[in-house]
Amino acid sequence: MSTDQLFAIIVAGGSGSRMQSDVPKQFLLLNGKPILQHTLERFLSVSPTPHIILVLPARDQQTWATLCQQHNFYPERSGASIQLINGGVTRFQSVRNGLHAIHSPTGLVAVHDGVRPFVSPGIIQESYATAARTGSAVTCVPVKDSVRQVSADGSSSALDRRSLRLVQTPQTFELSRFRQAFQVEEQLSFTDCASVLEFAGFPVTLIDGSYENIKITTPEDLRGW
Ligand SMILES: Nc1ccn([C@@H]2O[C@H](COP(=O)(O)OP(=O)(O)OP(=O)(O)O)[C@@H](O)[C@H]2O)c(=O)n1
Ligand SMILES: C[C@](O)(CO)[C@H](O)COP(=O)(O)O
Repeated sequence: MSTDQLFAIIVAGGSGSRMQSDVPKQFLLLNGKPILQHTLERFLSVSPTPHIILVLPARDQQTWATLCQQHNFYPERSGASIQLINGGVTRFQSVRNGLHAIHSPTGLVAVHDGVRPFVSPGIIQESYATAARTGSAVTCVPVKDSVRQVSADGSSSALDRRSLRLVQTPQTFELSRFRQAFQVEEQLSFTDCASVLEFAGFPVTLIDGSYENIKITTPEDLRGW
């Protein structure tokens, strides 16, 4: 697929409440660089490189511009296409804002959390390749721990972890079905794009992610780096 048909929506519109940091977590430094820069560099290293739609709250865009200056991060100067779009109140709305910036009728769109900086270029490439073949590619890993389901009364029962997967991003879809799915009213059950596509009746293909592809969510996710 040609590069003008490949899109990536990088969502970084959250407030990072679980990180309990004054600085939005996508801007925290990891090995001397903002987490969001690491994430973008992973997507920029893929060939063909997708058009990137970067979703950031309006209030954070000046901070991001300053960080790019401080870290001499100017990928557009080497020909990359990164379009900045305002975030929404929820992740669903941030994704939808990003989608509105894509005008091509056909193509593939990968959605990735700005706070998953360890995604490998191989996974990104595999997600585009699988979505080109099947219409969707949702990255996930098998559950390693034992899992129990807890009831309202406090009792619990074991679940069969062989039937469970932990879902990651990127989640990549054929553009026209993605557009159709995102026309629905937002549901409380939407925690990712796969749940939106499934709600609209589209099948979801799973691909192998990696245990390194963590989402930086709480302070301990950053310890040790
Ligand atoms: N309104 C929102 C909420 C979340 N996100 C993005 O979705 C990804 C996954 O969300 P999460 O880890 O939950 O981020 P936050 O919403 O920032 O964190 P928290 O839930 O702890 O407040 C993040 O890259 C986040 O920036 C977004 O673009 N717009
Ligand atoms: C999309 C996601 O990262 C897949 O694991 C996750 O569902 C985001 O959830 P959050 O509640 O926004 O952390």
